[in-house]
Amino acid sequence: MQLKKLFQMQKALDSHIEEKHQLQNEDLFSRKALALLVELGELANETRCFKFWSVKPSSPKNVILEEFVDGIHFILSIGIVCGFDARDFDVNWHPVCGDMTEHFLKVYKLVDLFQSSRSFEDYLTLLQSYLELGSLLGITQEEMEQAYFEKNEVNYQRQQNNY
Ligand SMILES: O=c1ccn([C@H]2C[C@H](O)[C@@H](COP(=O)(O)O)O2)c(=O)[nH]1
Repeated sequence: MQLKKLFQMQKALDSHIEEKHQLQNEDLFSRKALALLVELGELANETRCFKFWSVKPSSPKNVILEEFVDGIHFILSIGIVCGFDARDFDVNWHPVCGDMTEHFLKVYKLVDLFQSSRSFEDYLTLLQSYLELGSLLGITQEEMEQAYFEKNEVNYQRQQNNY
């Protein structure tokens, strides 16, 4: 994972958004943590993994990818708020298999743990588990990065268009 590059891109986007909305002096941690939880819900909804009452399939891969990288945006953004982007680190994650619903619940729990502790260790565990969720959704590391680059660009365009 090209974490350094992704953090740089995220930092530039966040600064752009904060300047535009005059939020340079605001503490955005809680709002970004809630935004991440909301994105997780949107992603789960698109997979439909928990909808035992429905026979409709998951949304197509491009939709899943876009929702997934919205979450990556907020995880990176929260890491920047905490100053973790200045650290030299890598995430040790491997493709996993298992139950998707259980994995979503695990990530929700890790967001909650991290937002209370704000510790680097809990941040790493959250990031690792989120990337593993991506692998469970059939997303490769290259696809994650490519989709992140594309959505990052879209986020600039949205700001330009008074989204
Ligand atoms: O400070 C911010 C605020 C928003 N976003 C991005 C992350 C998601 O890709 C997108 C979420 O937008 P909605 O579609 O949920 O409105 O905005 C950031 O990267 N940084």
